[in-house]
Amino acid sequence: MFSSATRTALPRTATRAFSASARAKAETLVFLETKGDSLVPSAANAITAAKKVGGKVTGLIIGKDEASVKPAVDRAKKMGLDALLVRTSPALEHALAEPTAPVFAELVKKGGYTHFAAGHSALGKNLFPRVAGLLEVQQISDVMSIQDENTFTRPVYAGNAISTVKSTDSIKLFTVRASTWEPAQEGDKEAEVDVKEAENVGPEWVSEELVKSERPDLATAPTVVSGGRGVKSKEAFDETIIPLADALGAAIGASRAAVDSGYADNSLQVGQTGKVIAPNLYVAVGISGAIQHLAGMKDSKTIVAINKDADAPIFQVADIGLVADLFEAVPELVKKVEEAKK
Ligand SMILES: Cc1cc2nc3c(=O)[nH]c(=O)nc-3n(C[C@H](O)[C@H](O)[C@H](O)COP(=O)(O)OP(=O)(O)OC[C@H]3O[C@@H](n4cnc5c(N)ncnc54)[C@H](O)[C@@H]3O)c2cc1C
Repeated sequence: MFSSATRTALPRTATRAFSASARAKAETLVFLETKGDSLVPSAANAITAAKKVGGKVTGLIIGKDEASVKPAVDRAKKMGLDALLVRTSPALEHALAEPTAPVFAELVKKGGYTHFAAGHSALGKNLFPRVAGLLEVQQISDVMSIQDENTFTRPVYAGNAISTVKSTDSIKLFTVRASTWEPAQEGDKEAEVDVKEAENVGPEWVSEELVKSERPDLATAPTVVSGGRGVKSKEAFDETIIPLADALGAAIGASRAAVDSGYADNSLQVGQTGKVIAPNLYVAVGISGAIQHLAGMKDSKTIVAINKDADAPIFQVADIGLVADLFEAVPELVKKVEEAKK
């Protein structure tokens, strides 16, 4: 259960230190997501948020067996954690929510943790509500700052207001918005690692079909090029957005209209119902700048917009705006970027 108050202004990353007594009580378990055998970049941001709670912080990595997550464990144990749990089972290989949620709920209960954190990724969003259900607590999503061990801030109304949430649950279960937390760095101190076979594993994994990409991860890439409905077709998306992303070494994003029209995969959607990102450079091509899209990218450091309509709302948030036909401007831009690299 929690009570909440809504306000509009908030520092993006909380810096206040909590009292020593608060620090002594809390024990936070933080789920560290992996991809293949490595930590996903946002795991480092989740560690920083977990440390902000105060008290002891224990990392949690899951995998098929110890060998399959060794690089992730070797890295995580140097990231300032007090301890690191590794739980293995063939059924946990893909972190499918159904087998994983009961394992997590049991670990949290048996370990006596007061807080359980994870990144607000597709996996965190799928997994944590189920763990919250099993623990009969209310999840706090997309946490941007932590004021004390019970009080969290999170965006509401598509990021137009910030809600301050005070939880009275015995276990605080929360996911964190990666872009508002600095990533934890590796140091000399190594956390003690406790490797065991997972208990209480639910249904088994059968198979998956994944979109394969060598591109930077959209959620954490420093540069993102996004295409909208103005691109007009999948072929045109592939011929304009992809070359520009290639030239800039960028991740690819898309508006919901572009995703719904089949120009891009839905894993690339940026916005209120897609990914919320804050890259150093966001290039919006043929995107009008609807409020739901802005909710996903307005915190980007530099926003460049290319749109043929000078009144498009995207220009209200853009640092650099180009009123032009994208089919002329983008190929020219690609050429100039390639030339500049020579
Ligand atoms: C509950 C809800 C959730 C939503 N969640 C999201 C979300 O997560 N993400 C999201 O993006 N949207 C979301 N939407 C949809 C959102 O409201 C808009 O419909 C959508 O963002 C519009 O996408 P767009 O800008 O690509 O398309 P449009 O609004 O159609 O804009 C296309 C733009 O392309 C420009 N253009 C056309 N041709 C050219 C050309 N040749 N050269 C240059 N420019 C050109 C036009 O001037 C126009 O500005 C949501 C809506 C709802 C109701």
